[in-house]
Amino acid sequence: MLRFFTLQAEWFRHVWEVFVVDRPYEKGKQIRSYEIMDFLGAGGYGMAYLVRHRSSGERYVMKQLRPSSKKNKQGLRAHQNEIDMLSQLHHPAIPTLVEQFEWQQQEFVVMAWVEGATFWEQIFEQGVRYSHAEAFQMLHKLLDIVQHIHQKGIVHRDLRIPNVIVHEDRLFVIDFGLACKQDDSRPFLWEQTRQDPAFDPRKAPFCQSDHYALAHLVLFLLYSSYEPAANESERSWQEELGLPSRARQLLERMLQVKAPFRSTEELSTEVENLIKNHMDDAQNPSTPPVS
Ligand SMILES: Nc1ncnc2c1ncn2[C@@H]1O[C@H](COP(=O)(O)OP(=O)(O)OP(=O)(O)O)[C@@H](O)[C@H]1O
Repeated sequence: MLRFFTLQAEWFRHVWEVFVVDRPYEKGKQIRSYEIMDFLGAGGYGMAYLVRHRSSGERYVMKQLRPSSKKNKQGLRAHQNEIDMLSQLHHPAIPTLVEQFEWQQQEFVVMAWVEGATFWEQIFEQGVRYSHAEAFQMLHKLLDIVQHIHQKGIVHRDLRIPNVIVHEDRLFVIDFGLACKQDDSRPFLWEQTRQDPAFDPRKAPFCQSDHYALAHLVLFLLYSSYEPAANESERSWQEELGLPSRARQLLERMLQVKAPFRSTEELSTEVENLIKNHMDDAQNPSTPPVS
């Protein structure tokens, strides 16, 4: 009985937070020098808005720590983390940090707005399909950005398809809420899921955490053009995708099924070599991207 009431109370608290406490601001709301143009979405701890600077007219993204997360250590840490990481990263493919401030007891951070659509939106909303060669070209472009992040001693830890924006032929990496410094003792996401008891994460180069996530991102791109045959029985991605063996091995190394890459430079060189010598788009004609 007690459990029933506890569950009910939890449920009411959740509904209260989502619909009342964390209700996003309306369009047109003015917050310091910014006017809200659109609500972009809410993540685990934050709410993101497209805003316009009232005097310059410039557009930015303003993220607000969810009011319900203000007393939650993880929420505050993710919000502050994004600010710390963005302040250390200066790259044309990473949003520039503009400012952080508190307004009416709410925490805000303002950053450059990146025009375009995420890989997630492209694949699941616009029906864009990536051929094998295109998927690895995207990986190569992403590695240019990720190399910069790693050279700063930072690991992103959340390189997923909703966190990469595509604009024309350029890619941008967003969402640094889970990022951490190389020497940070927080465990990496893939280490938490790893099953091998002999594996010692403290001895693994920190970059391998992002390589692992990037392999999953590439698999999403590759599966965007995969058509399952009727009555197909369950097969592994290695069997289903029919990649050239060099490409398959590269992904297996990123996923640490085979000896992992020791550095992002090494991985990037291997991807470059793969694109030049082993990827033939004729094997997998691409559906023209829907723009
Ligand atoms: N700098 C940016 N430029 C353009 N769009 C952005 C920018 N930052 C975030 N967005 C968009 O705002 C929305 C919310 O982003 P946000 O990173 O706060 O949350 P999330 O990715 O949904 O969740 P979480 O932070 O829990 O991973 C997403 O649609 C994202 O694409």
